[in-house]
Amino acid sequence: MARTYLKKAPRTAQTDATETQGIVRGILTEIREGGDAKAQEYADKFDNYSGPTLLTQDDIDAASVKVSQKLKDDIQFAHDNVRRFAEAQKASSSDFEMEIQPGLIAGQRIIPVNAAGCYAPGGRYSHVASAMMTVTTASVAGVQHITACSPPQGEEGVSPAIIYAANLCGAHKILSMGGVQGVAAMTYGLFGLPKADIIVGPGNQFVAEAKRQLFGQVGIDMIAGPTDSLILADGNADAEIVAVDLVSQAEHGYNSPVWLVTDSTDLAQKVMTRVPELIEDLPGLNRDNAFAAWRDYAEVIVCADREEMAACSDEYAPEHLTVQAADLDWWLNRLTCYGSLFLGEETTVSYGDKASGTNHVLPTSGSARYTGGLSVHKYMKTVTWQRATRDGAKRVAEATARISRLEGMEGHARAADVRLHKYFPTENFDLSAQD
Ligand SMILES: NC(=O)C1=CN([C@@H]2O[C@H](COP(=O)(O)OP(=O)(O)OC[C@H]3O[C@@H](n4cnc5c(N)ncnc54)[C@H](O)[C@@H]3O)[C@@H](O)[C@H]2O)C=CC1
Ligand SMILES: O=C(O)[C@@H](O)CS(=O)(=O)O
Ligand SMILES: [Zn+2]
Repeated sequence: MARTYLKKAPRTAQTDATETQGIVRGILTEIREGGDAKAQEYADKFDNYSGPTLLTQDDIDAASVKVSQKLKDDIQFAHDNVRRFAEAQKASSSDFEMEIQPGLIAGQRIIPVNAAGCYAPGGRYSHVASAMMTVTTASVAGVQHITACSPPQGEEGVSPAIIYAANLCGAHKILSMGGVQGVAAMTYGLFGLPKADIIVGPGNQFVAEAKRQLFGQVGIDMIAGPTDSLILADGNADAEIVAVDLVSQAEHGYNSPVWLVTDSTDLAQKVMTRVPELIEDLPGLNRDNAFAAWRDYAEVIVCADREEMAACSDEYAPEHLTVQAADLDWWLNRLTCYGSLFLGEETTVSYGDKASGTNHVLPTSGSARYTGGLSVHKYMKTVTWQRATRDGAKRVAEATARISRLEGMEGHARAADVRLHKYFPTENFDLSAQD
């Protein structure tokens, strides 16, 4: 059976991409030339902020006072979970050395980058959890210079809870600046910051595009733009919970796609009836975001069976993937493209977003085809080293000389020749590529 679209989206993540690219290119060029003053000008233009860019200890202390103890406890709880998961990830890969051939020793070292720039979004909501997700993983990775950066909320500056969380999780500097100008400031080393080796963190289409354009000059974790979510549900799923979960992620923004993939037309219709009612019941900004996201980006797809559902999901490669269907182990083994997977009704994307410990900075717009989400590994370089005894490298030198000559790379060949002649002056070697 062909897939049936009960609801097809008129817009996708690619809509307006060209316009966004042009806007971001222009801002980056101006800031590269105009430095601190130009970045500050954009902060003023987009976020109505002309206050101090780098927070002092007094600013951090003042923010801490504004955060309730109840919220501090929850931030600590979530931070502990994210940290413990990140520590286990770090332990899952390690340095090693081995004797590849007798006398030829090679090894791997895993070295953290020196400076990371961690973006926590703040345009529509105060993304406290993003500060935790990015700064905690950088800290566990062992990054020496961690800058947290978030947009100011007008002249009030960065949300106190974001400042509190970034500081708790290990940020060394906190930059009150958002969007392209925030990413540029960390990349170019403006305001006295160390130039970032990697920029991580989620953001809207402008932030994601700035990271994409700067990649190469600076490392990036991935494209983590507007949130997207897909739910795989069979006929036994609870339509109310499916609908609530779809709406929970559509509230991110007007351009946050949510997709339902099911083998039950009955479930699909119940969910499609319920979602608009749930959206209507949200508070103002959330309602406007979810309303537009559902109207313009959402899709409801009916498939023949679970195999077709899984294939459909892998094509979409969603950032968040939820399964509310029988036989969760089958889905776990079958699905291959997602940022983070939520198995069963008992868990939900919101848990991962805020507090369960897996990272919420995840690949969007199909980039889960080739990458996972933020982890300590994104900050860590897997590098190699080698050393050899003279005898241990003898065979390697001969092979190197001949392969190099076959390739036409005489200079490479001579680096091997010179060693063979120095270390084994009495021996004759056939170092030509021909028989
Ligand atoms: N993929 C992931 O892991 C996650 C993604 N997100 C996404 O992050 C995003 C957050 O977006 P926002 O609330 O907007 O906060 P944001 O911090 O990403 O963006 C705010 C900034 O956008 C810039 N901006 C606004 N309008 C602009 C324009 N016309 N031209 C150039 N720059 C402009 C301003 O400089 C402002 O500081 C959402 O799309 C959400 O879905 C959030 C959390 C996780
Ligand atoms: O894209 C995401 O991971 C977001 O859903 C995370 S949060 O809800 O903004 O914390
Ligand atoms: Zn979310």
